[in-house]
Amino acid sequence: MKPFNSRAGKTVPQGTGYLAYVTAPLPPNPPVLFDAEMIRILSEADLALGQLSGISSLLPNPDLFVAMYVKKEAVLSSQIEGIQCTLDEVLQHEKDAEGVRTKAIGEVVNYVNAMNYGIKRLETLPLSLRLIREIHGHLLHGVRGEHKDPGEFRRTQNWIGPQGCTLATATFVPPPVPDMMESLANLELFLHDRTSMPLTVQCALIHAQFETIHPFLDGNGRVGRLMVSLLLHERSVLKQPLLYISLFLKENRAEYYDRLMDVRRNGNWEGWVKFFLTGIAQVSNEAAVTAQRIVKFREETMIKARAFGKNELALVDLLFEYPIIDIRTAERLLDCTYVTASTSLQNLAKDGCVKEVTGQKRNRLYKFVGYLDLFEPEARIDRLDHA
Ligand SMILES: Nc1ncnc2c1ncn2[C@@H]1O[C@H](COP(=O)(O)OP(=O)(O)OP(=O)(O)O)[C@@H](O)[C@H]1O
Repeated sequence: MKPFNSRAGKTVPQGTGYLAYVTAPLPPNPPVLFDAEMIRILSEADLALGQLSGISSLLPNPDLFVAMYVKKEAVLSSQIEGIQCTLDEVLQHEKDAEGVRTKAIGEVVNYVNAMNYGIKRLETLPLSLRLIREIHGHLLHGVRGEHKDPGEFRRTQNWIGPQGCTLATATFVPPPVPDMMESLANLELFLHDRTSMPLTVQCALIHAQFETIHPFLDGNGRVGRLMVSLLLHERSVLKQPLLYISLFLKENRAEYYDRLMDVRRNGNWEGWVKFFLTGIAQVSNEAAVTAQRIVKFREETMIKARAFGKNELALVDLLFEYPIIDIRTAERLLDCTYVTASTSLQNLAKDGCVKEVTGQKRNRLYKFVGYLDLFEPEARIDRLDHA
């Protein structure tokens, strides 16, 4: 048995010749050190989260913003794991319920469903092991990993590392099942702790510990990221799941993994917490900027649409809900004739509000380009530079 350091866990040799990791309980002992740098990053993260929370009340449709962000986060989460799927594909899938649902899109849709399920469930159940298992069940339902015990903690040893590696050559071997159950019980107690530390720091510790325990056979990353949003929601810091941590973790994947390993090997919680809080500050700031732009974009688009008439104005409202739309759907939702729906969409297209994307005469499809662009990180950075 080799303790790395008093607040790190230890590796324990297993009968079949490999070393598995056993976690140290949360909160860390000695406690997380709040030096000057930590205090600065913590206050930046808290300030950014507060601004994001405040601005959500100004959004024309916070629910939609949330939906778009959850989708975007889901797409990125899937991309972390190497599944490519764009936001357009997800929206396209939603538009056409009969459409072919590829596996990648299925995973994204499941992620959105799991998030919505979790938020609803928090009305009656605290964030707990039971809720985590339920969310996992939704996440893996009918997609890749569906045979890997959705909704159930693992009953066998797992390991993390490059594809094809074995228990002996793995980068990291999470706790054996009995130790895993003990670590989970401690994690659950810590989830309910409302007094020992700032919530954002608690989120950082919980995410890292959850990834280290790795209690599921698949989907641990996605569940671990969802837990952050759900905890912020449960504690009323951010009522809508507007936080968008996946982008940061994706862009800094090597450092993300290194920091987790540094906690496991050396008990360096401070390095991890600072990294995580930097991410919270960055993604909250970006989301707040996006929210401001949506408010402004909506005002500008309404002015353009009003110049055409009341149908176009109603259509713009609809487009915030259905950013990819065909004429039949517009006809049905606006409760007007096919010709009126078609003319209104063409008018908006003339003004550049929407863009026809098929290039066909029939089954035309219009995209609310200006709005969708606001969710693209590249476009956002570009506009920030020129703002
Ligand atoms: N080399 C590594 N070092 C440290 N942590 C790792 C490493 N590889 C994976 N992890 C952790 O395990 C998670 C992935 O676990 P798993 O494959 O069960 O989850 P997932 O949701 O299917 O994947 P992903 O997080 O990639 O979307 C990562 O998000 C990360 O937290």
